[in-house]
Amino acid sequence: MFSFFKKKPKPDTPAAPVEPQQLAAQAVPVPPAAPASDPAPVAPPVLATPPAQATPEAQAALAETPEPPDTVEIVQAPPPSPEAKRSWLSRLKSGLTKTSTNLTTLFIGARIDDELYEELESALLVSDAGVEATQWLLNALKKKVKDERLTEASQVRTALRALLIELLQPLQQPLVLGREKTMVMMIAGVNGVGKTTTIGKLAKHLQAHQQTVLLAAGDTFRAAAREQLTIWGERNNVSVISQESGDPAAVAFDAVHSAQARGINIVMIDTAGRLPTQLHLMDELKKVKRVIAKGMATAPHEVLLVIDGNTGQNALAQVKAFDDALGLTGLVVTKLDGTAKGGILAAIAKTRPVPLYFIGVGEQIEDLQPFNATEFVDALLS
Ligand SMILES: Nc1nc2c(ncn2[C@@H]2O[C@H](COP(=O)(O)OP(=O)(O)OP(=O)(O)O)[C@@H](O)[C@H]2O)c(=O)[nH]1
Repeated sequence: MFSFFKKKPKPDTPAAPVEPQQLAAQAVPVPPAAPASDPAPVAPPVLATPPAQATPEAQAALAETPEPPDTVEIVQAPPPSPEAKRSWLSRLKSGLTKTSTNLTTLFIGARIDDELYEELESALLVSDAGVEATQWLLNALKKKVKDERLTEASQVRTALRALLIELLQPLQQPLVLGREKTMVMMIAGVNGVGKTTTIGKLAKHLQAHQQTVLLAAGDTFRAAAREQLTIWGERNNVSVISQESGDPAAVAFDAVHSAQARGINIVMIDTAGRLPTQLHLMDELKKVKRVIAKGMATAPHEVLLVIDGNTGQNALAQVKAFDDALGLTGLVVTKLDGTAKGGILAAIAKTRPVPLYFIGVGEQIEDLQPFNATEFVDALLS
């Protein structure tokens, strides 16, 4: 789900004469929001530096009566229509069929014994849930079966559902919009995972939430990637900043400046695909991030990694490597349709729980939706 960052009015204070210098000092922007997990973060007080020409009296007044802190709240975007929701759930369910088949058939007519646990262990490992998450799930499930004296396989399946939701819930975080006048998002990932397509789909979703968008074709290696983004931008009336065989950091810098000058809400910066083992290319990505910060000190506000859901356990290595290099703020997992390796989400949740903002189950715009742990688990075990 998208959420929006809204400033609440400051508490009423007695009206006092306000010096022009004080007005200038109040106009300091509020720092960026706390991580999106915080339901209603409170921004720390803004300590404003008085302008050089302030009188000593005014400076003293400012020091003695600090501004009450601005408070902020996170407001959820309106939910989709029931029809759109139903349609997404059915696409999610059919997209996850290959992963879910192994997990669900083992419960049919089964008895609760070692064989059931062994089959479940294999199914989880085959789905690429990884050893750590699999062991955690099995141990917690055995304990639950014992504690709650479960006797039917269907009850074990319900218990597994609850544990999977518990495991995946920390990944469910909203992408909070409106924290800054211009919010900068950098998008990275290995080749062909769906970065450019995801940017296109996200831009469309964001436009639907009344956000203005600018795209930066930071994939300066692949002309086709630039063209893909440009065509997408033309079709949807979104400007695209691009340079032929230029420096990706320069493209990003230009885009950040241009967006600020034009009052654009969101800038999305595409980057060329690269493997975490290509150290010089990982260094280039770090440079892009540094240069973005030169264009806007608080940016990038989001650093997203796009992962191909078919990659299985290797996706976990990608999350770790890109997180270590860039400090990821969020993930997008694409191509969960047709993969038998959807268990990778459990592995990510157990070992590197970076917020999973969106999942993709197809090539259409509506096939990319916010991640919801309960919906995902229900689709998996249905
Ligand atoms: N089935 C399926 N295909 C997808 C999904 N997301 C993206 N794709 C397809 O994946 C292919 C690669 O997507 P791109 O967006 O070009 O990938 P990229 O990461 O930008 O590629 P590079 O620029 O080469 O690194 C395209 O054919 C997309 O349509 C998804 O969720 N499901």
